[in-house]
Amino acid sequence: MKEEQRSLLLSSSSCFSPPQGVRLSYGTAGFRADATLLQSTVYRIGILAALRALKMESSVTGIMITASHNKVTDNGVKVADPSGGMLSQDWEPFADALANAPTPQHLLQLITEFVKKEKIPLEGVRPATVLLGRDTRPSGESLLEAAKQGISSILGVAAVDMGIVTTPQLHWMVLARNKGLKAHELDYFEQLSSSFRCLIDLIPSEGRMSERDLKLVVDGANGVGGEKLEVLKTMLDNLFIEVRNSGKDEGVLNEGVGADFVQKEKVVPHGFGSQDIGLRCASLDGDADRLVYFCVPPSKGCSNIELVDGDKMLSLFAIFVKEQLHTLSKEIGENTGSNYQPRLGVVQTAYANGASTNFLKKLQLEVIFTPTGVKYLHEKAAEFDIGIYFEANGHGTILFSESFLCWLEARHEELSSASKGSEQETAALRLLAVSKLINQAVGDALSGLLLVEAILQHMGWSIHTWSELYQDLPSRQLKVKVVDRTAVVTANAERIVVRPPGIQEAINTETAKYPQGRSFIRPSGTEDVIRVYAEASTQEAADSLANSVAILVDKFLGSG
Ligand SMILES: CC(=O)N[C@H]1[C@@H](OP(=O)(O)O)O[C@H](CO)[C@@H](O)[C@@H]1O
Ligand SMILES: [Mg+2]
Repeated sequence: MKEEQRSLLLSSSSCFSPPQGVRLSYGTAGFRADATLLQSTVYRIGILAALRALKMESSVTGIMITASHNKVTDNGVKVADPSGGMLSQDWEPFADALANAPTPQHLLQLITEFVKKEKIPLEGVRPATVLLGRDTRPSGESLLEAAKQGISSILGVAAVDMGIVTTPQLHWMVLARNKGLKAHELDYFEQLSSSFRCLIDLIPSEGRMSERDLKLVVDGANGVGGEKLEVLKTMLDNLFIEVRNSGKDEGVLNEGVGADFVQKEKVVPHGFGSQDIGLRCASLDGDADRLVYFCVPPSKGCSNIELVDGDKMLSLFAIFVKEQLHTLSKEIGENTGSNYQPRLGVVQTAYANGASTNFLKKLQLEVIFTPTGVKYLHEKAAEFDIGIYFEANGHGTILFSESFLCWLEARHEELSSASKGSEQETAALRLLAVSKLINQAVGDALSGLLLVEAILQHMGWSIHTWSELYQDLPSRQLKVKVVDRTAVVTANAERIVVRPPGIQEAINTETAKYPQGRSFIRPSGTEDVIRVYAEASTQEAADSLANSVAILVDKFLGSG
């Protein structure tokens, strides 16, 4: 490393001391903490994102400053890889080491060794760019400045501020830039609205819905997603969106609102109630990468909801995609079509409701399980021609492989010259539109919402018809604070515990007492707790199983 680069790093890092007595970890979805602790971490992640951009041939990476559904005083930082996905997992230990380096000298040494090991071309050999985005948190502005300082302390790397954006917009922009495509916010909105229009135009005319059914009320979590949806909705025909909790009024980010609140508490978010009985409603999280739907049923008292979660979105998408693939494979007259059988797979975690897994298996879909965290689900989904993944909490997307899209484009060309307007050609067009509508970089509440809306209109389904695809098993989630959560080691996509010894057997004994019982525990990657999940045939049984397992956690691990 040249002297100029060394002294630049030493001088800039001396302005950012790490917080005393705190150990930071990259975790399930980047660093998250009280915003006041993060200046030095974000500065250092600026360095990391710059190095990552230099290392890769597609030389644009991204940094998103957000703490998603956490409280407004928290903040966080995550890196978008050149693929638009999450930071490659083999760089996470470097991120941890950087964040915790005690002095500028330690930091410089770490960087020098890493650059050598990874053979990163420094000194402006290759141009590189880091795109920066932040959510609406007040602490975002100064943290963004810290990230810029980190990026500009690596010679030859430029920082480009994309302003206040959703997490998925930032990831989308990174991917688009690396593909040489237009990557501004307006391009994102245009791609979403035009592919939505395309799907609507392809709906058979008998399936059209009434005006009332085209209304959707969205809870924006008082965050960035609400703001963006206000813009996007003006570009849409055939869908009437009312945004509440858009962040313009009094409400506080994520406080009694948002997808995480709605999914965990199963009650209406602030601003919703009896006036919404019978309407289709949806909720975004604080950085708009999660989405859940719900409706307010007439009978149960107006704070209760009927929740339509990530598992049901996965099921809806799977049904639609499968139907299009089926149509596409049908023979046309003399034309025997193509022998190519694309592989469609779905990816879930242990939190997926057992009823959803059964439903998907009945559809004869290949269902794969991974540990919690979209980085794991995304990786698995990318192994299919079409891979659909969702966490139960509403984070997911559909990935189309490059080779499948090439085949589909070619097949569409063929069909449009041989049998234009045939159901096969229409199915190919629909799949192409879905691949443009649904974010190929990460789970995206806004693009997911438009796909749900397009499919419901296509099927002519109400939210109830959708919700009744299967009946969720009652479930309960609890958190237990323990002395050391790393003492819990899991296996088999977190569905069993291998350490401490004996606890899995004890969980099995409890679970066996309940019809359709299932329970597991795992250490959270974003909070200092052990999470307990239980499901069973009734709510009382699920609650009781979760409580018994929480007591076991306490017994085996000691309360913290
Ligand atoms: C049960 C649950 O909802 N876990 C969430 C939560 O992770 P934990 O590792 O469980 O804290 O935050 C992650 C990041 O947003 C998200 O991917 C995940 O699904
Ligand atoms: Mg989020």
